[in-house]
Amino acid sequence: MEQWVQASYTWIAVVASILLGSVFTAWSAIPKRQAYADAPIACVDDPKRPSKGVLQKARESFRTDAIGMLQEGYRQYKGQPWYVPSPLGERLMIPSKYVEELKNAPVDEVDFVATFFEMFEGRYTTMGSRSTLHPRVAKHELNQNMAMILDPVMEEIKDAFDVHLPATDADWTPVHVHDAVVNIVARVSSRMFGGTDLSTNKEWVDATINFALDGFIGAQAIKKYPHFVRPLAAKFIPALTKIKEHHATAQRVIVPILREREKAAKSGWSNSDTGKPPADFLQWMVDAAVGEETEKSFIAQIQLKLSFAAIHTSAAAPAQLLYDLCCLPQYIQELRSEISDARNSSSTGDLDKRALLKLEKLDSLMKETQRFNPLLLITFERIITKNYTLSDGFRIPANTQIGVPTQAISMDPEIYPNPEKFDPLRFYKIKQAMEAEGKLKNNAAAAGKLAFASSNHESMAFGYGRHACPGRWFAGNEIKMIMVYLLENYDFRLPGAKTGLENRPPSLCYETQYLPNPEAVIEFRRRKGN
Ligand code: HEM
Repeated sequence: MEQWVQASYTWIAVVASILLGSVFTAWSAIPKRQAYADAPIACVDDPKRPSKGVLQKARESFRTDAIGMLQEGYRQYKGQPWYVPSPLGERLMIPSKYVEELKNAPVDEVDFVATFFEMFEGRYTTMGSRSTLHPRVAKHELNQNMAMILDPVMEEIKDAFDVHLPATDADWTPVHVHDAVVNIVARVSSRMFGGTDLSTNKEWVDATINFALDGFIGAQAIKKYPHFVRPLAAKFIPALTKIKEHHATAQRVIVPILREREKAAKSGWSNSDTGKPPADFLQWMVDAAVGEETEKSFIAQIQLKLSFAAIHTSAAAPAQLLYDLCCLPQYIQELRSEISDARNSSSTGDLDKRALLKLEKLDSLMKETQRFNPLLLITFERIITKNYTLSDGFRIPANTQIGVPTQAISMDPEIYPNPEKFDPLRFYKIKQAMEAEGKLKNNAAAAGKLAFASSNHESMAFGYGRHACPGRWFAGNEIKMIMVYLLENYDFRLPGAKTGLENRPPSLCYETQYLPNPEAVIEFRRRKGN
């Protein structure tokens, strides 16, 4: 009897939560009341006083057509602040003059982490962190040690390709390219994070991949509930339960490595192969940690969170590049020749940091592919936490979400002539022309601005200011090395050997995220003798 009563209670709880869930799903679709700055709202009937129904429709359209709405708003209101409707309420798009002012504002007034918590429902998914340990280490140690980590990264690329892209030279092998690249990048990034201890540990590598996927799925699921129901609803969302398992894996894998390293450090690293501390992110974090950051369990969870920032972001690029190159195969030989010249210029034939810089055509293609397919349509996203007045008197009310319409800017004909034309050598040609005119003499900044990893007003795919992606130079090198390996060792094509950009697998737009097509198949064949 007691058991029966208990079972009934369980069922009542489940049914009640489903009913509450669906009622509140509709309710939570209504954004909170918002205070507005003096700026027009794009994509509605009246930019100052839109009718309720039209505004609500525009907010919903943002889920699947953010790209069109942001381009329309930018075209109409470029150079001034304007709002784009979104399911969370209207987001304020700001012009470059305000970006310059806001980039140095106090972090508690112009909050970067809050946007992340909001986008990925950090309270439930654990995505995002206010710790500055990993950005600090990425900004300093990762960049300072770049030359040293490229050899192990290249070694890992070779091993990872053998496992995840085992094509033969006899037949074309069809591969779901996005999956393969995510797995390869997860291994390669893990090598930089913690050496072969992490990159060869399948449990860890899988946890880093799935942590991000479950975070994304969990965030979308929990967003359907109003705030007060979320703590209860979270218990019934499988993706959120899995996130706990990924954290447990991180603790299980990383804490023992840190203990071993602590012992080794005490003995002056006398038993290690090199007699020195390992040159990897984990060790740099141990060395840079202060106060509570020194806890091993803290470092383990930060390492997992860093994998979220590093893996799916970087994996998007080779997938998008492969889609473009399959459509425009006439560029493949040109890139192979450039790689061969760069190898010849290096004394060892290896592509070290200096030789990678010589791959200017590849860098140009990477930037052009990113211009058309950036991972995020809006960057420099921040939440203004207090009423904020800019130097020209423009007032932004507290709780406003601001951002820069990065993708729309990248299609501005005044910045990028003929912007709709995909030109793989666009940035290479600009650089060549500037060089010929002597404009690059003693002007490293001008050349740097054209590089894939640069962050400036015209190119903000990596954000801007104090929170601009500190991993972007590593990402640039990693993506280049993966592309070099692919170009040297494989032939690739779309099924049926179709070419032309009209056959390109389309990216998927989900609100501000612009993701490489996850279903597309590319056929690979090992090049003879490789
Ligand atoms: C192509 C690959 C990547 C893209 C497109 C990308 C993009 C971004 C963007 C848009 C931001 C926010 C910047 C802002 O709002 O101003 C960011 C922040 C960040 N990224 Fe990346 N990222 C990539 C790869 C990486 C890698 C490989 C790492 C680590 C090794 C990394 C670590 C970080 C960290 C730690 C932050 C937060 C910075 C802070 O809190 O100040 N990212 N990234």
